[in-house]
Amino acid sequence: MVSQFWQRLLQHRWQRQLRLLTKPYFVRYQLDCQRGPELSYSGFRSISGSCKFQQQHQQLPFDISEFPVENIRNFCIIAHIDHGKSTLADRFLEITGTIAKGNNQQVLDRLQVERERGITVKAQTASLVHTYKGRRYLLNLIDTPGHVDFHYEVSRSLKACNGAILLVDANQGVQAQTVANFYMAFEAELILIPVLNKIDLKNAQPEQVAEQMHNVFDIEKSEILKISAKQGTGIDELLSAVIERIPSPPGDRSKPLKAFVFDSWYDRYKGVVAHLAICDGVIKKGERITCASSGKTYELTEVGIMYPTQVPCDTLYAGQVGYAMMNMRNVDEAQVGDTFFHEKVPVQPLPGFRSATPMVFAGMFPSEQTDFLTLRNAIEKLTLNDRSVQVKMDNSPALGQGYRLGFLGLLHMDVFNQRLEQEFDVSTIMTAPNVAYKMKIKGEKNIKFHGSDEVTVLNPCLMPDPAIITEYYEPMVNGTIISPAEYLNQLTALCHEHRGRIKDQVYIDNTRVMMQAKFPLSEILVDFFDELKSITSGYASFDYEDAGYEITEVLKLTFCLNGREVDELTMICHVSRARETASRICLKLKETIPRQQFVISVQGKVNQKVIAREDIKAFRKDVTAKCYGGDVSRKMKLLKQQAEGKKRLRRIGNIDIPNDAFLQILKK
Ligand SMILES: Nc1nc2c(ncn2[C@@H]2O[C@H](COP(=O)(O)OP(=O)(O)OP(=O)(O)O)[C@@H](O)[C@H]2O)c(=O)[nH]1
Repeated sequence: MVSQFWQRLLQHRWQRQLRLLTKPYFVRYQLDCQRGPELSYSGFRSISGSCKFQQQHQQLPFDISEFPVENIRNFCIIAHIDHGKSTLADRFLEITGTIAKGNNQQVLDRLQVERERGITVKAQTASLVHTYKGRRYLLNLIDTPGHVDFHYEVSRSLKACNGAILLVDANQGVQAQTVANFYMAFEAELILIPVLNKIDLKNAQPEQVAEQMHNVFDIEKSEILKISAKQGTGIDELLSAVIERIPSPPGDRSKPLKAFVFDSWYDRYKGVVAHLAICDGVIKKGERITCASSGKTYELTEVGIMYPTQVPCDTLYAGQVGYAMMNMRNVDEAQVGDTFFHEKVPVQPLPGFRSATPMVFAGMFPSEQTDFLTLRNAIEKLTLNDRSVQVKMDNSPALGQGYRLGFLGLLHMDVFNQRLEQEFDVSTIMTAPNVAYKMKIKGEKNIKFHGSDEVTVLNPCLMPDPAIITEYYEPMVNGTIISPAEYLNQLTALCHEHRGRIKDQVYIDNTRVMMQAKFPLSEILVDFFDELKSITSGYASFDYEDAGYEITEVLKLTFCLNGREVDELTMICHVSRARETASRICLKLKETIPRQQFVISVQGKVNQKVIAREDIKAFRKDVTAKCYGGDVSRKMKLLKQQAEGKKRLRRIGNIDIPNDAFLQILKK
């Protein structure tokens, strides 16, 4: 039976979550590694060590052909951020003997950025073998990210699964991302196994949270399993439920090969590696396969499964999930969502993935123009692993040749930038992020010049002259907030402050309320989540989804340093916010730009009219001053460090600005 509340939720299709920009970056990890064989997942330098807990299987300890489709289960773990997905994946790997017991790392969080930030940003697959009632089963598990900015990874992962474990923290209860993930899985028609995690916690309230799950998702309380992923309680029962409740994938070994590419990445030594779900047939090393999208044919140089790192196995059978390499060097040829078939045995390709809708756009330029080709190369390879990034060429008189990239959120943008630096050694300058405005223009000549009477402005510097604009439109989102009810008044005020319109609010149990409101995307992009956490003592969660465009009034705000316009800082903002934003950013620039040997005037302008101003006083910085009379080698070292630091500065006229200043100044 579908409750009324549930139907209402379905109507709005509130999916997607928000933001935890500030999850502590302190998750330290000690790789305690001896450099061993390359961890074969990818060519990323950042994970090329082999950790002591990571059992490196050179070959599979079982025969992959022994698993017919009836003995295969493909499932993923979905949950709100931090509810314990990666910890649960670790326990699965341990209990099935895939990795040695006693690691306290999150094995499937393979990227350096994930380990440093303690969050999953990339869905990862691992295969495990479990014996249940005397039969051996091959379980293919996908650990997914929890943060809203990486929801595209979740939606893609669901396509390769027949079921999902919906994990809820027994202490925190149902959160906005739980709701979003539930509907994503529901739309994908997956069988859900509801699970309460962290029951070992002193403050866990499994009964109350089970009640919430019943109220919000209409889930029978008797179906909910209770576990502690950390302590390993209830994991065996959960594995049994996976086998009992999740159906085996459809598939027939005797049919022609049909393999679905659900992920891919670039290995610097082996070229493109594709993650495949074998829908029908059998795929073998040495065979020739054709990609449905390009029609190109390749010879398979290696196939295998993730156990939990790449282990070759020569053959993959219908229903199984694994990887394939085929000497594909051109990253453009590796399409996620593609179908592979045997050469000259074409099959009907599977529908691919819906492309992601970018929410924020920013310019990305190499720190040194001579590095443009390196940046291009790095972006091509990284976007192979992250298909949610939209890439367009861009050109700026000040910054030279670069790209305008579209991201799913600010954390996504930050992580992408960090991955470029860590995995490809590229140093970049990012412009201030902005949303995509639409503008209606008038005049035949102008319409002809822009190619349409509606212009989408991704780069604020390229906004048409206001004199020819008749209407402005801004992107909107439908937001969902779940919070303790005692903060309702503060929540209402916060929504209004951010130009939000509250559409609905319902109680999900005696103490928690779910509020739904429509916001301009630009209003929730930067500080909204921090403010929300702060007014609710950290108890609220937020999720949002695209809600089209609405008419608005905006203007172009520019910033000048000693009279020179700084392209990176040009932004479009709502008329009502112009003065406040200009003053705030001028002040932030004053705090962020290091004092230099001359006075710097910082001005915020609209239509060349100054609306805010700050001055940065002169300051003479002599890094070697503290070495006065000291050892010359120490002096040289400091000067070298200073020179290194300067590489991270953007020079405007004769003023140096730290590269990360453009993002920092946007935060309140
Ligand atoms: N007490 C307790 N802590 C747990 C349990 N499961 C996970 N944790 C802790 O919860 C925190 C988050 O766990 P993760 O496994 O990283 O959560 P996640 O859902 O994978 O996080 P994201 O991938 O970033 O969304 C970690 O500090 C874990 O140690 C549990 O059963 N009990």
